[in-house]
Amino acid sequence: MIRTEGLTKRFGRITAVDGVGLDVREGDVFGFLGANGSGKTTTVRMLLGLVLPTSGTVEVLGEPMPARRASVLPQVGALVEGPAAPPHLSGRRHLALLDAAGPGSRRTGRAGRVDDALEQVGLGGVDRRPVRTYSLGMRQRLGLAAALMRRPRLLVLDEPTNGLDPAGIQEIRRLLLDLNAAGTTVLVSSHLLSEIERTCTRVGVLHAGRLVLQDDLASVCGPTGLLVVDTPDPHLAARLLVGRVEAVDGERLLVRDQDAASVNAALVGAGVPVRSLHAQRRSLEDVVLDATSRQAIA
Ligand SMILES: Nc1ncnc2c1ncn2[C@@H]1O[C@H](COP(=O)(O)OP(=O)(O)OP(=O)(O)O)[C@@H](O)[C@H]1O
Repeated sequence: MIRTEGLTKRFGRITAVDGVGLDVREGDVFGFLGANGSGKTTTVRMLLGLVLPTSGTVEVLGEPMPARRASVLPQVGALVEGPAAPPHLSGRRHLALLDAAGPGSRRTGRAGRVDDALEQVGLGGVDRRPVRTYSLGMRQRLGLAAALMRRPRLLVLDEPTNGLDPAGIQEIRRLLLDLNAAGTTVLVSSHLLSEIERTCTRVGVLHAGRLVLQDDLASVCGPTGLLVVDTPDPHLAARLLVGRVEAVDGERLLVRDQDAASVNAALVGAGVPVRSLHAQRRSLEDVVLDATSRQAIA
């Protein structure tokens, strides 16, 4: 759905994006991670043809960008920092005007499209108020509603949870997962690791303009080969598992073994109560820290 090769953007002496090779596949919820200033927004703007690359190529929905902007953009819903909705208009009016201005615009069904989009982002009840009375979170949702108006095949969202409270973040997360389940591919940029970890199927990590990691979340956050055992009798457990215990932290043991069933049977058989036992997985935070301290990949 999105492919870039050697994508580079320089602003004078600053290299904001440096040789990036993104590969977002159909059906992905692709998390585009990076610290502030790492180049996420500049990359997203190049994907949408809003900024011209210094070098490299961009393909969106199989078409070269920005050359095929006119046919590609109507199939893409985008939320990037940029001109906000006019403050004196209501959210509903703003969306209706956007719908009317879009390519191939039809009056038929417009009110329904606007209603659906407002409802989807949880703005159904407040849409007649002028945008100047909206909170930052409501403006963010309105931007998202605008991105959803054309029922896009691909959603490109730059920091969509900025300014949202925890309940708002959860709503957006559910909405993205629902849209994805219904067939929409999503690229979402964020500096929030926990958000990406909960929502995404694949991740790309930018560090100082370079893509230092791009992989399936399930494979990068795979098992470490250790089991985490929670027991009220860690000392007896440690004696029984001698030679395999990596660490004891209070009532939790880290055990070098991959066979949870046999470890459980050994402990319970010797009279050690086991509260829980699971395979330890790498956290996305560990993965990102690791990747940013290594060489860039593409
Ligand atoms: N128009 C511009 N002119 C000059 N420098 C720019 C311009 N746009 C971005 N930059 C620089 O490029 C680098 C990457 O910025 P970018 O906004 O793409 O990062 P980001 O990862 O989206 O950060 P944030 O999360 O803070 O938006 C930064 O050093 C920024 O100062």
